[in-house]
Amino acid sequence: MPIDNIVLLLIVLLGFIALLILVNLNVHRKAQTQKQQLNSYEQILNQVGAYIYVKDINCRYVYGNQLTLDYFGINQEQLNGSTDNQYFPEVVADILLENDRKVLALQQKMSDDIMVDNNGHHNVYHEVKQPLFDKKGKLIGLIGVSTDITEEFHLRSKLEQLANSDPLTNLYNRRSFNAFSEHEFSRAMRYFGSLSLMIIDIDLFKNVNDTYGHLVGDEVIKRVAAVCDEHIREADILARIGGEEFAILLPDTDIDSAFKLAERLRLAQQIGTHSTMLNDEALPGITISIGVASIQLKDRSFADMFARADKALYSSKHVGRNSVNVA
Ligand SMILES: Nc1nc2c(ncn2[C@@H]2O[C@H](COP(=O)(O)OP(=O)(O)OP(=O)(O)O)[C@@H](O)[C@H]2O)c(=O)[nH]1
Repeated sequence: MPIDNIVLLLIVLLGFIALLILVNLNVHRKAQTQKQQLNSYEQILNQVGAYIYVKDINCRYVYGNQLTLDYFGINQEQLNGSTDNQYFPEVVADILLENDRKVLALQQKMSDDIMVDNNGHHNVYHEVKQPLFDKKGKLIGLIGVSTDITEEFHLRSKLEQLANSDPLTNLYNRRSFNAFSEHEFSRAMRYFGSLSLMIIDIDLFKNVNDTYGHLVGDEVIKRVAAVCDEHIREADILARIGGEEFAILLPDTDIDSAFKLAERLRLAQQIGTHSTMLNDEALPGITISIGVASIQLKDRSFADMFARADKALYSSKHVGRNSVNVA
């Protein structure tokens, strides 16, 4: 072979080798960049203040960010292939599994608040789960994000309680009484059940305030509430619906039984008790007037029943107070 050809062949060969090295270098660099990117994604996921995890289509863990791993007290390898049964009490694990299955079956995002009692700790978590697909659109599992909402949950419950109760007596307020009443009214109408209502008003309460002052007046209101509370059943709903006005909703109670209870309450309120709030000073005696009504087939809403009880209360006041009337 002429020398020129050999040189040419060598040059081509060297060029080819250089090209190979270049391609290889590029592939390596690309892989490195991808790895670096993945690492930084993982770092980001580890810094998010939420539990982030991925499960396969059999609801087994395949990934958990650092917070998840710390919560379970394991490492990534130990997490792989495990299920919630290993980390949560059975009741909680069952709920989590049910939610996983829903997400996979419906291929839809869902969220839920989960209460977890673990080793004496009561926590509430808000979890959002959504199906995970590969590039071809095939379902491969799910991704979940859980956040600890224990504080918000307690705050929300407290606010709800405040919105629904009367601060002086701790009884239900008018708003929640109405909600309960509408519900019980519909139930009684649907099942032809009995339902009664009494409205209670303290007699000449203005005199109590004017004579003894508002503080004593408040104590009297609290005592009336306590006496009522002592006489009712668990299913009955007692509320303070106005300044010196109370209401009791009596499910499954006919008008005769309601009247008898009202009479017992009227007599009980006459017996003076002592308030610990006022260093055992005797509170002034009071009397109450009561209007009683029961559900009737012609009633269109709870308001009709309430109007009858109110009318009966008016009659009780009209006949000289300290009495019970039915309408
Ligand atoms: N201490 C106190 N008084 C209240 C409260 N809410 C309303 N009242 C008072 O309750 C009194 C109600 O008076 P009235 O509506 O005239 O009725 P009454 O004096 O009870 O007379 P009758 O209902 O006709 O027997 C008013 O003086 C109100 O200021 C409260 O939360 N605390």
